[in-house]
Amino acid sequence: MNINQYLDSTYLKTPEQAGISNSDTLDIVHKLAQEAIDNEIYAVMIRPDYVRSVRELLNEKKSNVVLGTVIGFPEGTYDLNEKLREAQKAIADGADELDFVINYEAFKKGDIDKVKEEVETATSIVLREGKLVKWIIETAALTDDQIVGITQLIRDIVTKKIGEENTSKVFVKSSTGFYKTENGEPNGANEHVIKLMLENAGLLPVKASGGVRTTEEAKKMIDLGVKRIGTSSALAIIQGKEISGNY
Ligand SMILES: O=C[C@H](O)COP(=O)(O)O
Repeated sequence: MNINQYLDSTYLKTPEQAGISNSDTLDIVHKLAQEAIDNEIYAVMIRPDYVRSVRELLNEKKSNVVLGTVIGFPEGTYDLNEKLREAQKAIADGADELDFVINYEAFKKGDIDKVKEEVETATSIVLREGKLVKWIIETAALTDDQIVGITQLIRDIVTKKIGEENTSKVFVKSSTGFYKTENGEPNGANEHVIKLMLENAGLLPVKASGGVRTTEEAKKMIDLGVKRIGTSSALAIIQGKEISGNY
């Protein structure tokens, strides 16, 4: 298995979160893109503010590394219009793939219509632009029943409203990697939640993200059946080194 081609190599901290300047952040995302080029990593995943500049770099290098970004990140509670504005700008700036944080708080409150509306509308718009969409469900914020329910909701909207021919272009993704659990428990992809997602996603591909740091963990996710892994430890994973913490 060529593990590199499963990886979305990710850097999603704001300059404030990292305690560094904007230009240092730009250097980090450029370095991430260059590493992806050098190692034939499938995609780089960065914040919307840096898409235009990284697109220019990838074009300059004539690279076909895929460029992804995040929408409504990390809380997912922005209203739909705000998410759409952010998505349209990211597409105009050159993003190939958009990872939306679903409004999982609305789902938990039972405001299912709101969630259905954003999934149907945003997915249709992104697909019409010829791009790929992933819905981050934030598994650590959900019970098992909620993971099943929200995965099935995305599956049903895509298969019944958007069309089965599009199922390969709409992923269900586990985590932002930024959710803080009250007791400090792991907050990302683990075997249990990924299995729940795979069992309920139907034809939709699953992306495991959040806390995947080692080659062994990445291989385990691929063996379970995920089609993509989002990780801020891509280089360590492909080099077989173990590291902890973010990139
Ligand atoms: O979308 C991907 C995640 O932010 C990656 O999380 P991570 O930093 O735990 O690898």
